[in-house]
Amino acid sequence: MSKAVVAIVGRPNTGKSSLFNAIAGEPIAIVKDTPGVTRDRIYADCSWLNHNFTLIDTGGIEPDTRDLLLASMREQAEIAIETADVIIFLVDVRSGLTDADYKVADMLRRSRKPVVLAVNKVDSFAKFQNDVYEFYNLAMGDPVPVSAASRLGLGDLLEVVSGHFPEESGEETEEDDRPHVAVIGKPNVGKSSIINRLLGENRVIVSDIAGTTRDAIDTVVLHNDTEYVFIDTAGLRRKSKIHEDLERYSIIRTVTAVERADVVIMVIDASEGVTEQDAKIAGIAHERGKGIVVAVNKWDLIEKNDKTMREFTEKIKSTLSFMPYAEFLFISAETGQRMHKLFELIDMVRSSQTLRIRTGVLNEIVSEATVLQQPPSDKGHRLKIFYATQVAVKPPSFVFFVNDKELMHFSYQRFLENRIREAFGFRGTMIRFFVRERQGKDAE
Ligand SMILES: Nc1nc2c(ncn2[C@@H]2O[C@H](COP(=O)(O)OP(=O)(O)OP(=O)(O)O)[C@@H](O)[C@H]2O)c(=O)[nH]1
Ligand SMILES: Nc1nc2c(ncn2[C@@H]2O[C@H](COP(=O)(O)OP(=O)(O)OP(=O)(O)O)[C@@H](O)[C@H]2O)c(=O)[nH]1
Repeated sequence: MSKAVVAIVGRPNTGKSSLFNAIAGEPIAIVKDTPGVTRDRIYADCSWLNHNFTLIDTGGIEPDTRDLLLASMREQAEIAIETADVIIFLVDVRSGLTDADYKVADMLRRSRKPVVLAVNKVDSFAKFQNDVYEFYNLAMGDPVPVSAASRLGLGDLLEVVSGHFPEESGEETEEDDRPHVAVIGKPNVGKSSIINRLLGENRVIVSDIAGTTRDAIDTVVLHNDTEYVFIDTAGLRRKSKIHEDLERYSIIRTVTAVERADVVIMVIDASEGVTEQDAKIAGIAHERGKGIVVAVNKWDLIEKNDKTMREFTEKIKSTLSFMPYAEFLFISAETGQRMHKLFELIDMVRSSQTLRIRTGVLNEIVSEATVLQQPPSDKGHRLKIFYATQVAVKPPSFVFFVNDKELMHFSYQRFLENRIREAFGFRGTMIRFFVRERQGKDAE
């Protein structure tokens, strides 16, 4: 089951960013060297008690006219309805109920998504209690008083919010084990063309999961008797006048599509080359530990010789240096070149993601590796690896029990990773390493 997505919606200045930061805590670099998306704080991976969820902030612009305010509220509400499992509708006790709040409430009500009404800036409950009651008029259920600034009421809010998470309320009992593939990339790189081409060559099935808006953008394709669910992020060019707004929406759409995917197809436009913006988008999939295929599209537009493909690959690998494991495919959605190979790669990357290595076999490889290249040492004190074991899939994750964590240098870890990849493949997926210290005797 993918993680729940929670969106914060509300008028400007109600404290959405403040609430977002209060819930998400300090920004943490989840994976080193991933380009800047997390720092934009449009979304954050959060946990509260035993719940994990992705929090998104749909706001961020300060419209100067009333018309623009409503237009922007509508877009915020739409994006939240489209992508979130639970919506936090934030209002401001100090400004009281406004006309715009009623309008937003109407939009959200029509979506039939669970909405939790939070009343912010209740820095003192005694002082503002009566003012909170006013928000019952919105007919959005019990208002939950919070203070983002003083971090009050957050636990109560999250308790109500997590009560609506799909897997826990038992609404979504059937586990969907079909391969879910998100097609992501900058505008105009050919995402829709790729999906359309795949549709043209394979039987199409209308999505049979009814009910939620999110599934409406899924396309189910039957290939070799397997149903693949393609999650489309195309068509992001909404009619908004504000540029940052678009960027924000496209990131939110990408994050939520990637969240639901097993394998991500990261599309790059060969005729434009690879850019920092591509790296930023690819970083979203990398951070989430998804299987990744880089599809270099519009290959028909490139004049080629026998070196072109290698040169392209090197250039892309250096821009996307944080994900050296990604698989590559050079395609043309226009001519159909190598499009059939996409399914092979999706299958391969998906099985890498779920591959489990038995502890015995793993440790044979690890001890062979330590013979091949001695572990690092410091002042006569040498790294000793007692044993390694795989603790998770999606992405495959390993724990190494060692005598001294400090001695597990990055370069040695990279060496071990390469040996593991040589032995077992794991193509198209990151592998995670956790290093734990343990006394020699306990580990025997
Ligand atoms: N007193 C009080 N002020 C708060 C609280 N939370 C936020 N504020 C203030 O409200 C103002 C707006 O907060 P933001 O978090 O920027 O609001 P926003 O909804 O993200 O605003 P936009 O980005 O314009 O959509 C800031 O001056 C905050 O300091 C609170 O709990 N109590
Ligand atoms: N020559 C060539 N053109 C292509 C190829 N794939 C897509 N295009 C063209 O590129 C343009 C953009 O394609 P789309 O499929 O709409 O791109 P998209 O990524 O879905 O775009 P957004 O909806 O903006 O996110 C269209 O004019 C396509 O005809 C290709 O392989 N070769």
